[in-house]
Amino acid sequence: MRTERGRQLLSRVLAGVPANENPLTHVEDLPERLPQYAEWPDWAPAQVVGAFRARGLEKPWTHQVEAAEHIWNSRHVVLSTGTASGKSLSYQLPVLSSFATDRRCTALYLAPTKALGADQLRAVRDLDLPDVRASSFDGDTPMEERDWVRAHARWVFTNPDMIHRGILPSHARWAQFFRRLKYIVVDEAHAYRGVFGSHVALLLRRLRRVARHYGSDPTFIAASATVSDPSVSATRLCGVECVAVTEDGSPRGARTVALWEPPLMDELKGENGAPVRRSAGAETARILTDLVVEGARTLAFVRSRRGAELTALSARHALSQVDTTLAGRVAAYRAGFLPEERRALEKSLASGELLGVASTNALELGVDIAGLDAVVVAGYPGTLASFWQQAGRAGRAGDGSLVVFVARDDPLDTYLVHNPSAMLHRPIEATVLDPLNPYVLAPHLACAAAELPLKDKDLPPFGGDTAREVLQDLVNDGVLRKRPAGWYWTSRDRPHAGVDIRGSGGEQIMVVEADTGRMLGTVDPGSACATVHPGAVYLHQGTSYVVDELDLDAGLALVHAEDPEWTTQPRDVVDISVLKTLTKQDFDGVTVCLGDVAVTSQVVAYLRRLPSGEVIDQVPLDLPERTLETRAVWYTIAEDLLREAGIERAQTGGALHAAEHAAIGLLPLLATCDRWDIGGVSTAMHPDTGEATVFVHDGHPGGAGFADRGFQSIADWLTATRLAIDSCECQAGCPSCVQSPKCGNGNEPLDKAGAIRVLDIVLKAIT
Ligand SMILES: Nc1ncnc2c1ncn2[C@@H]1O[C@H](COP(=O)(O)OP(=O)(O)OP(=O)(O)O)[C@@H](O)[C@H]1O
Repeated sequence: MRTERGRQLLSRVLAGVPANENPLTHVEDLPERLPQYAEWPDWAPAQVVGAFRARGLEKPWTHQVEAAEHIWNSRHVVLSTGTASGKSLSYQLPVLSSFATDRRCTALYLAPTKALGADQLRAVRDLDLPDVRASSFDGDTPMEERDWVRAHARWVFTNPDMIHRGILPSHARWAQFFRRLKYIVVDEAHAYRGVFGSHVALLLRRLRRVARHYGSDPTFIAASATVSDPSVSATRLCGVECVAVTEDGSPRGARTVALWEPPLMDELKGENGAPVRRSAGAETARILTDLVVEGARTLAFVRSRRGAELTALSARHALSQVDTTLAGRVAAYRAGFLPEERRALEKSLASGELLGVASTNALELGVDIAGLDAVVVAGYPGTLASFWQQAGRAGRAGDGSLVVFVARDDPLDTYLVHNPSAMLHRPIEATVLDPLNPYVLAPHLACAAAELPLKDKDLPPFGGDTAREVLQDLVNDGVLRKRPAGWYWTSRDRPHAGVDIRGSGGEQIMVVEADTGRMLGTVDPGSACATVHPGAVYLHQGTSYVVDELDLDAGLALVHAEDPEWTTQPRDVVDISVLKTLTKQDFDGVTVCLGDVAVTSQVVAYLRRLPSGEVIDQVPLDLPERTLETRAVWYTIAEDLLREAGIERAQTGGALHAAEHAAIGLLPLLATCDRWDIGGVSTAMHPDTGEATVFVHDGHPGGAGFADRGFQSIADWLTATRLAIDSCECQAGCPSCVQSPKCGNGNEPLDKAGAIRVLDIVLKAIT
C-alpha cells in the first residue's frame, strides 16, 4: 500500500503535540483503488467522443458508461459515487449524444446553487460542440436574454428557485422547450434534504406534470454523493423510480485517516464550571501550519466563515515566525467568491503556489480540486456524505495522502472519534425528506393548480389520498375551487411568490440595517424570537450587528453595526403536548411513540456571555408565545424502572434532560439533519403520557421526516447516544457529551451518570 506519504505527514503533525497530550484516537490506512475503464458506447457519435478526448478524457470509467447506458435507454437513474468520480461526464455523454442525433430535443440541468450551475455550464461550453446552445437561466440572466433562452436554448442550466418562480408559472412561454424536453439532470441531489428537500421533491413533480402536459416524458438523472439506499432517496426526490449506479470505477490514491480529539484544558471552564476542550479551529490552525511547513498542499474545512478566516489568519501568523514566504501561501475561502476568484484559487492550489486553504463548506460543491496531499476537517460537517466529499479532495494517484478529522465540542463528534467504524465503515445516512408534509404539500398543490387545473389522475405522485385531503382544506379555505373536472386556482395573482422553497413556511422576518435601509438577510419566523430579539448579536457575513427592535407583525428586525465583546444566548420556556399518537410500541414499562405534537415556546430572556463563557448578566424580554405543530418521537419510562435503576425522584429531571440533549446531538448520525433542525423536551412527569418522558421533535411545521427517522432507528440511535456519553472523559457533563449549545435552560439540571442509566433502561427494554 502506498501510504508512506500520509503516515509521514501524520508523524510530522504529531511531532508538534506536547508530551502530556494524546489527541489521536484512531489511525487507519484506506487502500489505493485503481481505475476501471470501459469502452465508449457504440451509440456515442465520434464528434462527441472526440470532444471529450480533446479535453484529456481518453476513456470513460465503468460507472460512467453504466449510468450513460441507462440514460440513453430512457431509464431514470441515480448515480451515487464518490467525489471527483466524473459524474458530469456520465450525463453529458448521453445528453450531448442525443443533441447530436436528434436536432430538436432539449434538456434541463438543476443545481442547488447558482455557482455550481455556472461551473457545469462552462464545462459543457468548453467541449465546444456545435448546436448545443447551452445557456443559464437564473436570477442573473438579463431580461433581454430570457426570450432568447426560451426560444432557442437546448440545454438550460438553472436552479429550483428559478423553476418555481420563473419557469413553471409561465410554462406556456416555454411550450416548445417542454414539448422537446428529454432529460432533467438533478445535480448534487443529496443537497435536497429536510424541508428544502421536501419542497424540491414537490417541485420536480410539478415540473414533470407540466412536461407531460406538453407531450414529453423526460428521463431524470440524479447525481449524488454516495448515500445509503440512493435508489430510495432519488425515487422519493424525483417522484419516479430511479435505478442506482454505485460501483465506482474511478481511481483513488491511498489515504491515511486520523481521528483527533483536542484535549480538555485545565485553565478554562465553561457553563456551570464544565471543562472545555481546545477549540477545533485552533487545533486545525496548528495542524495546517505543520502541514504547510512540510510543503503539503492542504485544504482545511472549518464550519463557519469566521472560523475559516481565523484559522487562515492564525496559520499565517504562526508561519511568519518560521518563514515569511510561507505565510503568503495560505488563504481563506468562503461563499460569495466570484467564479474567477474560485478558478484562480483552484489553479494556485493545483500548482502548489498556494499550500494551505482554510475554507467553509462552500468549497464542497462544484470545485475541481482533487489530489491534494492533506485535508483537515474541523468538526463533523453534518453528514457522512459531506465528510467524504471533503476528505475526497485528498488522494493523489500513485501517492498517499492524509485526512485528519478534528472533533469539536459536540456529542456527535465525540461519538465519531471514539467509534471509528461509524465514521469510516458505515454506509452513509439516508437523505431524509418528506414530500407528504401537509405544510409543504398545500402551497405546492396550490401552485400546481395555478399552473394547470389539477385532475384526479395527477394526484398519485403528490401523495394520492393525502393530497386529496389537503386539496379539500384548500377548497374550504377558499384558495382553490373544485369543479367536476378538477381543482382550479381562481385568483388572477399567482401563488408562487408567497412560497419560499428554502424557508420553513410563513413570511420571513427581514433583518434591516436601520441607518442605511440595507436588507442584510431574512430569518425564519419560527426562530426570530431566539435569533433577532432586541439586544441579540446578529452575525452576517462575518460582520456583527446588534438588534434594536423586532416587529413581528411587520416582519422586520432593525439592527445597527456593532461588535460587542459578548455573544447573546436566548433563554426560553418550552411546553409540549401530544396532539395525536400515530404509532406506539409497548415494552415492559417503556413505550416508544411517534406522533403529532404542539410545542409552545416563549423566549423570556437572554444571557450576555464573554468569549471565555463567563455570563455578564441576564436580560428579560417580553416576547409572545409561539406554537409549532410538528412531528415528534418520544419514549416514556415507568417510575418503578427508574427507581430500580437507582434514579431518585430528585435526579430524574437532570437524567432525562441530559439523555435528551445527547440524543438530539446524535440524531444527525442517522438522518440528514442538523441538530438545529430538531429540538427536545424532557420531563419527569408529562401530563399527556403520565410518565417520565423524553421528546425529540422536528423544528419545522409538520416535520421534515427527522423524528420519523429517529423512531424507525431508535435502538441504533440510543445505543450511539449512550456510547457518546460514556466515552467522554469529563466528570459531570460538558459540551462534548450532554451540554447543548442551544439549551434554553442554561444546561440545568443535567445528570450525566443518570442519563446513561436512563438509556440503559430504555435499551434493555427495546432491544
Ligand atoms: N474517464 C475519465 N478519465 C479521466 N479523468 C476523468 C474522467 N472522467 C472525469 N474525469 C475528471 O475527473 C474530475 C472530476 O470530474 P467531475 O467534476 O465530473 O466529478 P464529480 O463526480 O461530479 O465531482 P463532485 O463529487 O465534486 O460532484 C474532472 O477533472 C474530470 O475532468
